[in-house]
Amino acid sequence: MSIEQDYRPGLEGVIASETSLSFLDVDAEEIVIRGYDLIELAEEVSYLDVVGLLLDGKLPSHLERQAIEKDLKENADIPEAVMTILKALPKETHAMDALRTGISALAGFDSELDDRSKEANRHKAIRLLAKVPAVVANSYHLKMGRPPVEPRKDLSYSANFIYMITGTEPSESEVQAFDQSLMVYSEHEMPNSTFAARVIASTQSDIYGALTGSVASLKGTLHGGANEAVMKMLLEAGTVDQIEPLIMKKLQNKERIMGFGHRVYMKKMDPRAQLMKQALLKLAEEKGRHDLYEMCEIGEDVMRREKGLYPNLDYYAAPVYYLLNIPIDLYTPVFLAARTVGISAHVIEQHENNRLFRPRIRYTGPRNLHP
Ligand SMILES: CC(=O)SCCNC(=O)CCNC(=O)[C@H](O)C(C)(C)COP(=O)(O)OP(=O)(O)OC[C@H]1O[C@@H](n2cnc3c(N)ncnc32)[C@H](O)[C@@H]1OP(=O)(O)O
Ligand SMILES: O=C([O-])CC(=O)C(=O)O
Repeated sequence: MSIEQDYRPGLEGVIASETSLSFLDVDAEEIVIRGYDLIELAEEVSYLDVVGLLLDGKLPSHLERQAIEKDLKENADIPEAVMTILKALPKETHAMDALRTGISALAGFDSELDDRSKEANRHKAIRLLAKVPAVVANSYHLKMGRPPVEPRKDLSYSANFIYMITGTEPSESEVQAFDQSLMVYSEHEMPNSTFAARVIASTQSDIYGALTGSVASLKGTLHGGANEAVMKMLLEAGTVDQIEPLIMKKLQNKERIMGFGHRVYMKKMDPRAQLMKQALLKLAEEKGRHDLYEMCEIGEDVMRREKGLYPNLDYYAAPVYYLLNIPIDLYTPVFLAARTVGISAHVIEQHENNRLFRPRIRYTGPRNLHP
């Protein structure tokens, strides 16, 4: 087949790589993570188990899980020089740009940076997973003119992450909802950000650079940035009776409604959105905010009726984060923090079985011009 015939805009439906990490089985409505159903994992285990599964190929035993937790706690501190860089950023800096800068700056502090062996890459992945929550939280505190928050080593990974963001120790049910959100965000086959990381890693570039590229990709509203846009829309509507008119107005103006549609699921509901919807219901009831849940359900019904479109994960993760008191600017950075493990696992896989990504392009410009 000629390269002309091969052209698929946006690489839609193109198989770009092989992986043993994950697969979206749309017909079976299952997100397969190393053989397990992601939704079942999110109901039965915790984020650190999924970290072990993605990095080591199997669910960790109790002792292995403890070792992962210990490793993460021991590596959670951020070098003072990186804090100084974050402090120097203008107050207007987007939280994803601050995160991108922080991850990039951490590279120079990693003595194994240029070692692409599986073992060294795993060490780096753990160091990144340990430090990214602190970069997310503290780049925000510094931007708001507040002192940074030290990680609390007596708390679990997820409890500490919320604590570092909000400054308050979360309740058990808050930790459970957040931990579930990290699991459902952890890995999702070949989205734009993972593809970006694999493309970068395929030049034999390092995991920090690959993750930095992913941050830039995930910032966009067609991808991770959508969760923040969803919450802004819900707040703009404000009350249960205003969500339908707002969505109808946006649709009449030919605007996209954030949190709906998906390149792979297309006209099916993202299985992760269903799980976050349940988490939202539980939290909303606990916090006396059933109106927020109702608003989301009405939005879902309107979009199904008007466009035949269903929610993706971002639609229900956004109000969950709102009820956890996470500032809206940090929803996409939290997504990236959760996805750090999935992206790292892809970089490890890419380095283990590498083929340089170098596609061709269809040229539409002129020929035979002369100066
Ligand atoms: C966790 C995640 O990152 S999930 C993605 C998060 N992003 C969003 O929620 C942003 C809103 N959604 C979208 O923009 C899209 O659905 C995407 C980018 C996610 C997928 O887009 P694509 O696969 O490129 O679908 P495409 O843009 O071709 O849309 C197909 C049709 O559905 C419409 N459509 C798709 N999504 C939406 C939406 N959210 N609101 C309104 N219409 C939409 C398009 O206008 C198009 O209609 P048309 O055929 O009449 O022109
Ligand atoms: O798969 C995608 O294209 C986007 C997505 O849902 C994710 O990254 O979680």
